[in-house]
Amino acid sequence: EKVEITKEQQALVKSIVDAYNRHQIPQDMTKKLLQEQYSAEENFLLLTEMATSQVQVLVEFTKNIPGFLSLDCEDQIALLKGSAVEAMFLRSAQVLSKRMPNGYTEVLKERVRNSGMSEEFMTPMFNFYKSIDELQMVQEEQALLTAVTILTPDRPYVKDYQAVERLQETMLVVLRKLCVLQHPQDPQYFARLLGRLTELRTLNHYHAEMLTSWRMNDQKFTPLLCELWDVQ
Ligand SMILES: CC(C)c1onc(-c2c(Cl)cccc2Cl)c1COc1ccc(-c2ccc3[nH]c(C(=O)O)cc3c2)cc1
Repeated sequence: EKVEITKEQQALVKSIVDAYNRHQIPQDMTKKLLQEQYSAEENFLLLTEMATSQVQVLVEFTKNIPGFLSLDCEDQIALLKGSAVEAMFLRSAQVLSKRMPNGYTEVLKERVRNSGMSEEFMTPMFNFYKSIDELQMVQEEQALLTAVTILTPDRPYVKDYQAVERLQETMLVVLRKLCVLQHPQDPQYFARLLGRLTELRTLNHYHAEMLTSWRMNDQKFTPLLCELWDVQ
């Protein structure tokens, strides 16, 4: 059938993509990623700083998702806490799959590989990065998929499930249309995108296990990450 994006859906996409592009990690942070010397401790510290900066970027992006700020305040927090790791996987995946200049991608990968994370987490993580790379998403798809992830209603402690589900549904309807228009030769593309969301859930589980092992080794996090992940 003829797929049409309405005027209001176009406005929705524009506001989400603008927010997505406006909120980037500060340049000095990414410069540090390239310059600091290599050691497991230094790499872990850098990744902790990157994650902390990324959470702040994520909060700003989320506040620009139409309808998010009209949700119950406690539900807003529950959605951010429940989706942060998945959203950061998506963002770091999109960064890693871009052919960044000056070997940025390789540096980030190397630091993740040598930061004291266990192999059992590394393998699924880099498989995910590869599967995102293969999708070659356009920025509209990246931004909408991140919004869909944040607006997942079945996160712990969400009270008004329906309100979140309605918002997520609005995003999914637009995302599906975009996929049909963007990839006419691949009718399965939208389904493959949603399949990534399932893969993200399993990564959440691996990440929780990694957090536990880090806590055992008395690894230090920032106050923001401690609050986000209920550690220390
Ligand atoms: C606390 C640290 C060690 C940590 O724990 N889990 C993860 C962890 C790991 Cl590995 C993997 C996935 C998720 C988490 Cl949440 C991390 C490190 O998290 C990140 C590392 C890097 C980035 C990152 C790197 C480069 C970037 N460029 C841009 C940009 O906008 O240009 C954004 C961006 C983000 C985001 C999260």
